[in-house]
Amino acid sequence: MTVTPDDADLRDLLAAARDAAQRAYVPYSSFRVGAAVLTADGTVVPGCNVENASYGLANCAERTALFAAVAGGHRDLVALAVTCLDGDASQPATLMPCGACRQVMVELLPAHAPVVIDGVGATTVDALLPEAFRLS
Ligand SMILES: O=c1ccn([C@H]2C[C@H](O)[C@@H](CO)O2)c(=O)[nH]1
Ligand SMILES: [Zn+2]
Repeated sequence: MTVTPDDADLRDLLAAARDAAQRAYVPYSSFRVGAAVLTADGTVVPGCNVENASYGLANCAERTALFAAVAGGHRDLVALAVTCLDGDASQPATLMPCGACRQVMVELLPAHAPVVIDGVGATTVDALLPEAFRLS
């Protein structure tokens, strides 16, 4: 595994995101989302959305994965994959990461890091949130 992931790495990453989506805790929305982060040493860190009876406390799959990667000691993150199992392929907006997750991607991934969005394709952090707010 290198710092620049190839297509096979990204396919594996998407498979990990799909697997993680099966573990989504979504008693309120029934909208299952999975994500997976690839680190520079080849580690794959999964995440799923986790909801709460206090609805606003739901944590998206992307942020679960990104925060878990940091919590696991990984700072060199190179790619992210996400899948919305219950999204509607005919409405791509239902497959896209939310704004909060995009802001966290800007903080923790390089600007040109690949973001693979299931049913949509590959894009980059910079394309998802151009002209983002930063403090450095
Ligand atoms: O980028 C997103 C957008 C939404 N969700 C989750 C939050 C909530 O649990 C459910 C419906 O919004 O989908 C994610 O995991 N990622
Ligand atoms: Zn989100």
